Amino acid sequence: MIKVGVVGGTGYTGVELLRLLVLHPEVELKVVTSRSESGRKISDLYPNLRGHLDIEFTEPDVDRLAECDLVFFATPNGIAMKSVPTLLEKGVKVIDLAADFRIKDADLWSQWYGMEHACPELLEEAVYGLPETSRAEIAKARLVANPGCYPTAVQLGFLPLIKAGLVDPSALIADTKSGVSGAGRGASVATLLCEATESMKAYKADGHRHLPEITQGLQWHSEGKVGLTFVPHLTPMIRGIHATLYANLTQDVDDLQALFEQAYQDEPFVDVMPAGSHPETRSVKGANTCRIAVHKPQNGNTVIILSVIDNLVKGAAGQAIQNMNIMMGLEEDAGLRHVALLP
Ligand SMILES: NC(=O)C1=CN([C@@H]2O[C@H](COP(=O)(O)OP(=O)(O)OC[C@H]3O[C@@H](n4cnc5c(N)ncnc54)[C@H](OP(=O)(O)O)[C@@H]3O)[C@@H](O)[C@H]2O)C=CC1
Ligand SMILES: CC(=O)N[C@@H](CCC(=O)OP(=O)(O)O)C(=O)O
Repeated sequence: MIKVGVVGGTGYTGVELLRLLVLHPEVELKVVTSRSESGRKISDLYPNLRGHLDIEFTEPDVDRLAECDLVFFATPNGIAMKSVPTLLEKGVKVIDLAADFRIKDADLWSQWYGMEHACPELLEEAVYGLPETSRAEIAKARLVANPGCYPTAVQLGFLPLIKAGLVDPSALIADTKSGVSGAGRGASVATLLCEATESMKAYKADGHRHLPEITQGLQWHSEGKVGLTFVPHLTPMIRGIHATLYANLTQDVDDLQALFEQAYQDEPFVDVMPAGSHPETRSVKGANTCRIAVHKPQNGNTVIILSVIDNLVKGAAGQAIQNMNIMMGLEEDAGLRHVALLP
């Protein structure tokens, strides 16, 4: 059994990790931290875990975490980087669900995240944990940067076209919608029921911190320079990301559907739907799946890709467990064989 720690076990991605990990056949949860709930039985705060997890939250103490084989950080940005060097020195593998190790350029990271990086020397070693592009590197990694939720949906949608060099990479558009759990469990006016329901709004249209992450990831696979317009929206649902992606073809393509089907034919967690489909966020709710559909309206030059994920699963905790499975040499889908909840 692999001894696992979760830092930030009270947050939405933290408790999603717990929900999935308690049923993982190869995992023993050793340490789950929370500063605010330290000493409290986890299943008292989250009764869905009653009968599955019998330990208490503890303070985030590096020496205790060092008793684990692998530690997940489900904490705000800028927290993992303070403890990662010590944990790696002690032989512990780390998966950070936050953004501390996602951007390779430390100055660019500081510009978007508003703080100095605590261990820029680890940025090169850290592997960006999108299994569909980096499985071999993840398998050898000590430190994995789990991708952001929007970046997962957007990159998985654009990548087959970018890799094949079929679209103009300088004029990509990602129009994305997120459920409110994307903002985390912390109290804020914007996520109050009365503020977030029966209404919808764009935010950070002039620059969201996922823009450099998505651009970096697409650029790794593009010959030409990537230019992306990225507009996130907050929508009145709890879970889900819906990305509507636009790209302009630079050449005639016989069969875009076949291109996408071939690109993902061996991927356990990417489902290319039949031509003409419109994937719904509820079709991936609770599941580690990205569902994609491709459209070419009026047989014109513009390709539209529709890409949906559950922000807490393929966009965070599920993808993190997929990365753990790869890092630890387990079946990639161990503990992740969930079918989405309907309705
Ligand atoms: N929500 C989502 O859909 C997604 C989130 N992410 C990223 O995952 C991370 C966690 O997100 P989310 O679960 O939504 O966040 P939450 O705000 O819901 O939870 C944050 C957790 O971190 C703990 N924490 C806060 N500050 C510290 C600290 N200084 N030291 C140790 N623990 C701390 C909190 O517990 P306590 O204060 O009790 O210690 C809490 O358990 C974030 O970086 C987020 O950007 C990534 C993809 C999707
Ligand atoms: C709806 C909402 O507020 N979503 C969050 C993004 C989700 C997230 O947690 O960001 P990381 O992937 O970088 O960790 C936001 O826009 O800030």
